[in-house]
Amino acid sequence: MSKYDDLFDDTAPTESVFADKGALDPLADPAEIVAREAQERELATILNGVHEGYLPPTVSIYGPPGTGKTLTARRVTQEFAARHDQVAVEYVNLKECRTIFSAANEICVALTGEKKKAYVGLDGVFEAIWEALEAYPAWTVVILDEIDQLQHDTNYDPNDFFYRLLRGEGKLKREINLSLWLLSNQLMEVDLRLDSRVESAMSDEAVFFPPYEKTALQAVLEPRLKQAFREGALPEAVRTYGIANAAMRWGDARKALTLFRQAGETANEQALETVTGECIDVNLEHVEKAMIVEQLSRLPLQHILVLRAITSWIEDATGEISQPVTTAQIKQGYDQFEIPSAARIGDRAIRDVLTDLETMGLIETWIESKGREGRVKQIQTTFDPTWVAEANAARNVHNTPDAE
Ligand SMILES: Nc1ncnc2c1ncn2[C@@H]1O[C@H](COP(=O)(O)OP(=O)(O)OP(=O)(O)O)[C@@H](O)[C@H]1O
Repeated sequence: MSKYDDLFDDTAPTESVFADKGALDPLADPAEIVAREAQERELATILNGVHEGYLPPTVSIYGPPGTGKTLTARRVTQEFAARHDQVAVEYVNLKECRTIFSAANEICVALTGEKKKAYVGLDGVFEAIWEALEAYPAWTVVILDEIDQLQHDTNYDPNDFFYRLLRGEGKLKREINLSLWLLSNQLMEVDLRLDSRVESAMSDEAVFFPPYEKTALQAVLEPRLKQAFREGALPEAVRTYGIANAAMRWGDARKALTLFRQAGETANEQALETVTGECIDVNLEHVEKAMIVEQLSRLPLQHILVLRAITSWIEDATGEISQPVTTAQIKQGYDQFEIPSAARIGDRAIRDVLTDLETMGLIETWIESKGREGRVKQIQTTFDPTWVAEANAARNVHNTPDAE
């Protein structure tokens, strides 16, 4: 027997609690969308505008992560397009786009299947977009997922990008009807800092996806849990306990699915016949950590540098990271990094990054009265500060330069 026979025997599932673990994959599309009737209705009403010759130029779709925005927007538009020849839909994820050029290029890829080279410039990319759209039906919905990524372009000027998409010459000349559905995973409608000439070309149509409360999360998860676990392997009390916790902490279907997958894996590792409340407990923290580290590792460089500056103060007595910190301490921490001076950002940009991080829910801030020093802003991470270093390490391994 080779060592691999032993290895594979050792790691083969014997008494697994799972029947079909794949059912817990958050990337797998569920057969049915549940608990989002109100949002499905709002989106369907918007789409039905084509019968009256109108689709809003923009629709803002927002809400925290894992609340079904992508799934619902895609499914409803696809189902509508399948029933109406005059409507087409394309989906574009801007997750990896660090510049306006690469965002336009992603749209180009969705429409033409080809990426444009950098030398053609934004003009060349838009020309290709209009040319492609000419062959599309009368109405095209383009879903732009993770639109908030555009804010992270250091030379941020999305005005030109949106102006072209909404009012672009090529578009007007060819009489192309485009409806941009802008998806962002923030609690508030994303502020793209657009100027008034672009703002006026956008519509104020907005659909909000709130975090799932317990009953909604239960409706989303139950069919998946039933399929995923062997009969009796996930007792009802444990299932309810896990769902209640996931709803209270996150309201996020993706995290909840991951929680149950990991809880099942813990049960298998411990050779348990059923998933227990303890399996849920140990994984609540794991899931939280994995998700935050993943989110941090995808942040732009300056955001991670500012987070490193926030967490660079160490308590003498314990050797632990000392929080909260002040803006002055963050600046001091930031100044100690060995980065080329051209890549450094100033006080004002650091403050902007702090506002961004607060909007993303990664830090919290408050004002404290400090006697003679007056009122001083206090800042701390909303998660275990040691995760920043881990995310930074992961970032250095995974980060590849933006392909343009
Ligand atoms: N209402 C729902 N019905 C069935 N499954 C759902 C529902 N909501 C979420 N899910 C499951 O959770 C996964 C994550 O949802 P989705 O990607 O739509 O969230 P999102 O709000 O777009 O998140 P993000 O903002 O992070 O992109 C889906 O692929 C699906 O498996």
